[in-house]
Amino acid sequence: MIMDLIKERALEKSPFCVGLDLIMDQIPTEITKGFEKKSDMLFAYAKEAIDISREYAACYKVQIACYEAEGLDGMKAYSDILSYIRSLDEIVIGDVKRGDIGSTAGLYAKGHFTGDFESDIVTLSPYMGKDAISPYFKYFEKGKGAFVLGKTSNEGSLDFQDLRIGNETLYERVLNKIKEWSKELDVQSEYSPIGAVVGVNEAKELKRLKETTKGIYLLIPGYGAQGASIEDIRELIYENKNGVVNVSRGYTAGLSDSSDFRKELKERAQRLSKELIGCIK
Ligand SMILES: O=C(O)c1cc(=O)[nH]c(=O)n1[C@@H]1O[C@H](COP(=O)(O)O)[C@@H](O)[C@H]1O
Repeated sequence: MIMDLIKERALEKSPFCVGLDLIMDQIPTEITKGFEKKSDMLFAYAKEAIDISREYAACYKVQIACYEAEGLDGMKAYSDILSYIRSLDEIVIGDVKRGDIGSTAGLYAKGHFTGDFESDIVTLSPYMGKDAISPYFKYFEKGKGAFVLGKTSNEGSLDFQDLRIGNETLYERVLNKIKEWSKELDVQSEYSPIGAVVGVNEAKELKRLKETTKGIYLLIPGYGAQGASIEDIRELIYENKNGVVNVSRGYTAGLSDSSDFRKELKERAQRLSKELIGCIK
């Protein structure tokens, strides 16, 4: 199953999930000067970032917002980037953060697990409950998966996710629901295809979080630009080796405009994977 495959790649290479949040005005001129269309510039930059990080990364996460913001041209790049990653037999997460009533959730599932925008895993919001998530289940039988937002990395995660319901917080309720839904799937592997997004930035009780997330495979955001600490991430996943760590801006933003950007990407990928491998090994 897909989460076991990510775990395998994380142990083999490192738990670095390369975040492809590519912004037009951050693309080095060295690349943009060679193309006229935005879609070609975005794809060419993504290809460099992918090719350079392949030997170090467990998987890739492509943030749809960056491409949606550029209209049809951007969405062409989104589609090309997903298929390029899949053609390399690497794992790609479509960071689409969907969550809607059953009938439309089914269409989102079709839209992001088949066709032009096919990815291996999508990110989902649990706010609308089980019928916003269950339409994705039939694709899980075909090897797809989802990371459901549990505890997010932003400050606003305190607004709702930390609210107490009896003796648990709302995000703990979500994490426990993920375990419940996972039991309903006929999972033959170590990890269910339903994973969780869990950040450590605003998480105060790491020991408790580690206990609640035991048995769930995690996508951990917030390292790099958002300041999550490596010690906290290590505390969360060292024992169970159950997570990958996304770094987006810390890998692709703010590079040189000259051809030096390739050297910088390589150095960043090497450094990040070295730092992150210490979280599981
Ligand atoms: O789902 C995510 O990936 C995500 C969850 C979360 O809690 N916080 C978070 O920053 N992210 C994503 O991580 C990316 C930002 O990563 P950095 O640039 O490394 O901070 C964006 O694509 C966010 O949508």
